[in-house]
Amino acid sequence: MAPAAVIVGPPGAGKTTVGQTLAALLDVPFLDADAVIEAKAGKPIPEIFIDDGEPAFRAMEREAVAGTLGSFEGIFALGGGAIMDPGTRAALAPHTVVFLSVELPDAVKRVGLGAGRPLLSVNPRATLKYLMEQRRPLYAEVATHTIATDGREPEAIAAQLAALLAPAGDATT
Ligand SMILES: Nc1ncnc2c1ncn2[C@@H]1O[C@H](COP(=O)(O)OP(=O)(O)O)[C@@H](O)[C@H]1O
Ligand SMILES: O=C(O)C1=C[C@@H](OP(=O)(O)O)[C@@H](O)[C@H](O)C1
Ligand SMILES: [Mg+2]
Repeated sequence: MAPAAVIVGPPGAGKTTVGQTLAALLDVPFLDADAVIEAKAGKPIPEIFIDDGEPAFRAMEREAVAGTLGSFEGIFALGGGAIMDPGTRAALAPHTVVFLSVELPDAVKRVGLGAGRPLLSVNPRATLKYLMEQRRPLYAEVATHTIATDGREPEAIAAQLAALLAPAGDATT
């Protein structure tokens, strides 16, 4: 068993939004690593950061991703920082991994003041710029497909992805 696709990219790339739309188009389940972590911890991501700290969150994230990769068939969206973990990057190697890329101006607009994203709660623009520069090579390293999302609607991105993922010969003429 393996996910139909794993979606990676920085905060604001639209992983959660596009992933949900894509799953609906393909009529498969959708799972978000952040939701898996929240369900296990019994509290929202910001509270995990406050109560337990980022290292504890990253440990939960590593476990949630590893567990889900081996048992879930559907569209699986990761949190933006999941690919920082070398074990997670190695675990992604056999999978179809879509990097939703976004440049800083669109990412900043989409993330706003960082509500619900504890890493961006102070100075979201500068933090996002730093995180994106640091992580971009790692998204590219794990990706089997890269799709630019700037200036595009989530529905159009999901439709492009659905066509990309459809097995050859699936298209009706
Ligand atoms: N292609 C897009 N164009 C405009 N807004 C978008 C797009 N993708 C996502 N958004 C919006 O940006 C915000 C962040 O999207 P989200 O899916 O949570 O991103 P991620 O999971 O990658 O951090 C949401 O408010 C969402 O509605
Ligand atoms: O970039 C990050 O390190 C994080 C991104 C978030 O997910 P999104 O990328 O879906 O916002 C969430 O996992 C957490 O707040 C940490
Ligand atoms: Mg998300």
